[in-house]
Formats: sequence, structure tokens, C-alpha cells
Amino acid sequence: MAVNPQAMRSLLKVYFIMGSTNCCQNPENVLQAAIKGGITLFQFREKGAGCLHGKEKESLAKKLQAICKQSNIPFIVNDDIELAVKINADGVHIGQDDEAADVVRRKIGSKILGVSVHSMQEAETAIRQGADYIGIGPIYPTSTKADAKAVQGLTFLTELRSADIQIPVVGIGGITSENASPLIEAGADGVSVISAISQADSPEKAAAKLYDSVNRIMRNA
Ligand SMILES: Cc1ncsc1CCOP(=O)(O)O
Ligand SMILES: C=C1C=NC(C)=NC1=N
Ligand SMILES: [Mg+2]
Repeated sequence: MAVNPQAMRSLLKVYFIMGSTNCCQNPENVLQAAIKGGITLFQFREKGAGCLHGKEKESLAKKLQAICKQSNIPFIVNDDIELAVKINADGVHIGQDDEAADVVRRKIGSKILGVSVHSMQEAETAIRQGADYIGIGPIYPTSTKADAKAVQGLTFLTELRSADIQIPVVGIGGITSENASPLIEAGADGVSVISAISQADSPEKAAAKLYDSVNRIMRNA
């Protein structure tokens, strides 16, 4: 269901990303709590040391997809296009080391397509090839992704918005409710987080605080 940019922007507000290796508690309970707290979009990202594969990965994906469905939260799959198509996910997120966005677009039809970009060139290519949103980062230092690129702060986001690039944009990397506001003020449509919610004592409270800090800024913008 490729969404129109305005609908995409509201989906990106509090974009929770998680896989089994990011959770201290049961992933289903963490997702249930995050939804209660107010996340607006979910991405299943089963990656890194100790992550699930094959049937186990598919089984967890289906459980988390069912939880999202109950609350009408779109379910995005990271990297694994085949899995996304097989379980009829609402969209996929790809990076520069995955298949090209135009190839993925042909495979997923009108589902949501997100692309990670780190330069104007990559952003323009993603837009041309039909991305519905772009993910940029790491905005702040993060230990969640071992091979994250250099911390970019708000520089690239500011460059995008100064070049009048209007595609929906979400930032990622080390984001918490304490540092989310400057990102929104610089023109991001939302924040995507892994550990701020997945490793919180209360994922529900963490999600609610993020939702509140993002909306407070948007109301005053
Ligand atoms: C997937 C990804 N891409 C850039 S940083 C990152 C990890 C973000 O995790 P956290 O929100 O815990 O910093
Ligand atoms: C690397 C990523 C960047 N941005 C988003 C939204 N998801 C990702 N997996
Ligand atoms: Mg990838």
C-alpha cells in the first residue's frame, strides 16, 4: 500500500524497529507495550549476532505482524524482501547493500518502500526509484548497529531540507525522548528507535515519552 507523502509522514512519527536480539524481554510483549505507548510504525529487523533465521524468523515475524494488525500499525520488514512478500507485510526497508530500490519496487508493488541513504546522491536515486520514505543516520552515537557509519548529527538532514527535498524522512541512531526534538525541528518527519524502546524497563512509557516529545515539537512548529 504505497502511501501518499502526508500519510507517510504521520506514520514515521515514532517508528519502532526491533528484532529478537534487541529485546531483554519477550519481543511480543515489548511490541504490545510499544504499541500501547503510541508507536506509529513498526519494523521487524532480525539482524546481527544471534539473530533468528528461516522458519524461526518467519514464525516470529508472523506473531509480531499479527500484533501490529490488531492495532492497525503497518508492519515493515527490514532487508528480507522474500519474507515480506511471503507473509504479505505492509512494506520493506532496504539499505544501500540490498537490492536496488527499483528492483525491490517491482517485487513489492504498492507496499511501503523505505531506503537508508547517506548522501544527496543516494537520496536522489532512492526518490527516482520510487521510495516512499528515506532513513538517515546515525544521527547520534549508537551501539546497536555494530557497523553503523560515522555519526552525522543534523548535517545531512539540514542539507536535504535546504535542497528542498521534500520526501518523508526519518532519522535513526541513538535517538531518545531527550534528543528527539532537534531532529524534528531540523525537518525530520519522525524518529526511528531500537534500544530506547526495546531495552527500556517500560517500553510502553518509553514509546509514550517519544510520542509526546515528537508531537509537542510538531504542534509548536
Ligand atoms: C539500524 C541503524 N541504522 C543506523 S543506526 C541503527 C541502530 C539504531 O539503534 P538505536 O536506536 O538503539 O540507536
Ligand atoms: C538502517 C535503517 C535506517 N532507517 C530505518 C527506518 N530503518 C533501518 N533499518
Ligand atoms: Mg539492509
